[in-house]
Amino acid sequence: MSAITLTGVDLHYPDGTVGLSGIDLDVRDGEFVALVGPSGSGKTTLLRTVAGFLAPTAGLVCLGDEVVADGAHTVPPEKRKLGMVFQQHAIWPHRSVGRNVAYPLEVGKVSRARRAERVAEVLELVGLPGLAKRDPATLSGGQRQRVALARALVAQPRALLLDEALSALDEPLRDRLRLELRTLTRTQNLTVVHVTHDRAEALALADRVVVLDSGQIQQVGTPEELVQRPRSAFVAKFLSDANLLHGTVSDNGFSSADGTVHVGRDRLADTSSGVGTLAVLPTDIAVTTVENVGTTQGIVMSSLFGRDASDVVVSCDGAQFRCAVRGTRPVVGDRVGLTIRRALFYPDPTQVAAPTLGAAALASTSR
Ligand SMILES: Nc1ncnc2c1ncn2[C@@H]1O[C@H](COP(=O)(O)OP(=O)(O)OP(=O)(O)O)[C@@H](O)[C@H]1O
Repeated sequence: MSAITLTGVDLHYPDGTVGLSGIDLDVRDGEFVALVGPSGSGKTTLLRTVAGFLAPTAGLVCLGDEVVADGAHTVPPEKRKLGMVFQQHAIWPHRSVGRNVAYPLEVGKVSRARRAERVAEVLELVGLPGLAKRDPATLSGGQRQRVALARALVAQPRALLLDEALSALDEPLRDRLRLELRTLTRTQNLTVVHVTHDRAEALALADRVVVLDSGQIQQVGTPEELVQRPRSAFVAKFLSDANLLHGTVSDNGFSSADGTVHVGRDRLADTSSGVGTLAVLPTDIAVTTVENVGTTQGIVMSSLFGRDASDVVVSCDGAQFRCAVRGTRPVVGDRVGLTIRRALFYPDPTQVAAPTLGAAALASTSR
């Protein structure tokens, strides 16, 4: 069964700003879903709508089979049985760790003995065994965030909502907590909705990632689907830093609008044609230091070391290509050859195909 379902959800703020528009989303029981998107795309609005801090102007929000908001009525946050963790650990300084964690149980009038038992259980779960009596002021940032997580989990919520919960932590602690969080949510079969600015974090943690823009869902999919088959040039650019080129696909392949780049038909991932946008992922460009005849040549403009692949920007006839280079890293000023191994084409539905440009006049990027 779906743990969280949003159907046709719109949310307009009182000043008329559209926070969410036509959101349809199903989060399955035990699933870890990450929400990503540019600043202002609606991630927090969506999370707060699920939590009950915001009421949709239209549409339905269901938790399990309970309708918690239907545009007219909304169940308040404290009655939704959800756990929340925010970026800034909201730990009360005047309460011990144990009493911080026990708070939801106190509100729920759970007996003192059962509270103590359950607090000990969740502190163990989040890696803070035996710390119930500690003053929160004596804890590190990472430990405080674990306390916040323990408090969110203590009353056995139907789902866990994380709003940039790891963002305030420094690496490598953040990395470690990320792994622990994934293990914990998996072993406990928790349903999680996680808002993050960090694309790598979303792709690493989530079963499915939701990409938002302008209050609308652009794509929902597994990390593999989103990276290998982004549904739009926007998703390819946002998640994978794709290079975008405007132009036309004809029988000969793609030709950029300015005539400087040609990509053979055999390199295009699908058979669409017409006017539109070509997206080339940095990992789909081969950079060679030897200038092979037939490859497009360019100059390295920047070259940043990366553990798996270096992030290299090459300028070719005025177009800049971001490339992921494995192995020897070229240096700024190097003349290199570029070959596009694969490209995705997104026809613009509002445009009719322009006449085919003379391919002979174009630089060849793929032969
Ligand atoms: N209280 C409010 N009143 C009016 N507009 C708002 C309010 N809160 C958010 N918005 C607007 O709603 C849209 C979505 O905002 P939201 O905070 O959900 O985006 P976000 O993706 O979480 O952004 P960020 O990554 O910067 O946190 C934005 O245009 C924002 O300016």
